[in-house]
Amino acid sequence: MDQTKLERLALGMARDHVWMEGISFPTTILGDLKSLQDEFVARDEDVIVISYPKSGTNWIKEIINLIRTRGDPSWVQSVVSWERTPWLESSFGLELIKKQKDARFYTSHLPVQFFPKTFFTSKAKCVYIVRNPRDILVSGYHFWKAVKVTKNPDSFEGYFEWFLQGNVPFGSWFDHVGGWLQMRGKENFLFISYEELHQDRRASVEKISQFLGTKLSPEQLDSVLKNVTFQAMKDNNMSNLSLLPDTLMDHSKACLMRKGIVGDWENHFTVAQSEAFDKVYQEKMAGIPPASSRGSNGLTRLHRVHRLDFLRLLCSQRSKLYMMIDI
Ligand SMILES: Nc1ncnc2c1ncn2[C@@H]1O[C@H](COP(=O)(O)OS(=O)(=O)O)[C@@H](OP(=O)(O)O)[C@H]1O
Repeated sequence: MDQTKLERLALGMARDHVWMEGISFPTTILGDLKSLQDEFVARDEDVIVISYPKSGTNWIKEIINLIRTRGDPSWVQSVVSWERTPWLESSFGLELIKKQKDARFYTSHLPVQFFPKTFFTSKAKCVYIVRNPRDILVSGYHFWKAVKVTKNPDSFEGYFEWFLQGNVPFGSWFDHVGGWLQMRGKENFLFISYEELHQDRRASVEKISQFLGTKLSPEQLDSVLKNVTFQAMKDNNMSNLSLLPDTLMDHSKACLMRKGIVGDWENHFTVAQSEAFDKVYQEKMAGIPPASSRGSNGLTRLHRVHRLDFLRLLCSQRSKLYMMIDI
């Protein structure tokens, strides 16, 4: 990447975050999200990965890139991830999206209320990845410490409180997920969890390729799977963010490909934190209606096929309590 691009990526470094409508954003966010909402034209053939930060966004992006190249790894090994799948909410990314010709592929962490209006009337395909918010909290704590375009947490205890208050980049996890879950049942939306991806990578990749309408041969599927393991992505400088300029990220403090496991929160939360988290989780998630309340017409064929796919978001090992949200 040339120097000018790097400098543009690092724009906004003087401040540590930006507030818009009560939500904290990194300073790389577009100054004018209102214009994005009103003017960006989503196309039916667009594919977009949407997520709350630290949910496994880069994993899904890598999978989709490889599905699109039918398992040929040369694309993901030669072009950096933020150019292959640009960010909708940065001026740098938006320029790249506008230059993409057919079958555009981009990504976003934006909460639903900031999204371009045309997106909701288009047939653009959206994959939304969710993850146990406890693991997101831990992942975010380690990541945001090193990122130079957001406020940095001083301590885990402090960050824990910020997270529960929604005082973290891109706002409250509960609001983000609650907002996007309203799209459940739409044929052009696929909800997938980090945990199910972890548990059965092959089935998850098949599910995503079926959703995108791409039939992979067994050899192509094997190649996708081989190139999206934690280790393969960690070793790929085009995917692991190690090429982000030092002005954006302190590479000595953290990296994107940190542990890649399910349940690391148990190594970080105290019993009191775990209980406090469960309480807030139950209060906030109680407001989200179950998918079935939308009536039978709301269930698409895809959703019926995957009726047994649930978000196992609350997995308290101590109480053995599993709270599920039907997606
Ligand atoms: N291939 C693969 N396998 C398993 N886990 C993976 C993989 N790719 C990314 N990850 C993990 O995803 C976490 C980063 O999430 P995001 O990609 O959403 O981060 S970001 O918000 O876009 O910066 C981060 O989680 P933690 O390790 O818990 O920090 C990554 O390790």
